[in-house]
Amino acid sequence: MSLDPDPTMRPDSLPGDADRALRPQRLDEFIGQAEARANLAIFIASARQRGEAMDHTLFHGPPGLGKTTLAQIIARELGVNFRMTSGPVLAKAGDLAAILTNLDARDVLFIDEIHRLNPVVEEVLYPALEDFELDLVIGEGPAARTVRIELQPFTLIGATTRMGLLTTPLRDRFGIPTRLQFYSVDELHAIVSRGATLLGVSADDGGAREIARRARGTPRIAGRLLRRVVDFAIVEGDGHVSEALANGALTRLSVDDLGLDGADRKYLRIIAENYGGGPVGVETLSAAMSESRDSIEDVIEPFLLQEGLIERTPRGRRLAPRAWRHLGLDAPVRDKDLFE
Ligand SMILES: Nc1ncnc2c1ncn2[C@@H]1O[C@H](COP(=O)(O)OP(=O)(O)OP(=O)(O)O)[C@@H](O)[C@H]1O
Repeated sequence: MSLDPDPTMRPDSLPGDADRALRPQRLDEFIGQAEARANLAIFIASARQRGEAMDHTLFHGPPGLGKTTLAQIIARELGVNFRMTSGPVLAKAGDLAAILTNLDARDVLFIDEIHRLNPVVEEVLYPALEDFELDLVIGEGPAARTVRIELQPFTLIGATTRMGLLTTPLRDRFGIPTRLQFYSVDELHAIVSRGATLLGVSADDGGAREIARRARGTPRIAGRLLRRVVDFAIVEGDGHVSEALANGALTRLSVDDLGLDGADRKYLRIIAENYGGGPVGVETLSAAMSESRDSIEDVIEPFLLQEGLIERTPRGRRLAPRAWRHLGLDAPVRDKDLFE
């Protein structure tokens, strides 16, 4: 087993990472998630006052809502190092051991996609989380022996889009489980306005609100749409993001009035046109759309559910009346509905 550091570590952001410029750096710059933010401020202050590692924290919720950003902010507010890796990258127990033994006291270790940890690695993580100890088996066969390694106390921050896939023992070891919610239009409006200022772009209130309204409740999407709208403003306008310019650019980017993109509409249309509105199972949808089941469940469905466009039933997904109206189609009259 090798304890060489870092084959599995990712830098906390990639060089030239376009997201980087827009990432809030401190808790009080972070917009939205008011409840989570208020609680985290207390836990951070308490850990600082006690001079101890903050309790292990789990962020769950759809992609792009700020899990990585919050983890980085926590490390910065605690005044400790931030180390980042992800579940699928940690193939062997030794990979995790290499990272854990290189942490300084009270450091933050961030594991993205923690639901995809190899079970063998997960077993090694339990005592590390509970007692800051590692039990490692060295060698094979009769010569194998277990060594116990003491670790510095640290904070694990796990992130997952799929809480349901976490094993109970792992979930139970997080003292601070935190669910991130979709953002309101007002919150996204503030995020887009801040982003425009950071990018040195002039955007009026109506332009910023138009982008916010069509960002699927998600800051990452708001940032991406802002950059694309700015491209249109520079090339086809005078560089200024007005409501009319944003509206025209977003329509050309195939982002509709509710913020749905081509993949969302394809999903709704397949249920409407191929399956009479459902119910239809997710595996069938995945085959029909040529999309992985994970991306349907993690990326497409959460927002459609929250917007009341689809319903999940034990027999599969069904279109809600709002989706039929949005598609401009008549909902079929079902036998069941006639008798209700
Ligand atoms: N509250 C916020 N205010 C401003 N920008 C935000 C906020 N939350 C997230 N962002 C921006 O959204 C982008 C995505 O955030 P982040 O990478 O933290 O999401 P994530 O939940 O970790 O996503 P994933 O689960 O896909 O890794 C970043 O560019 C970040 O700057």
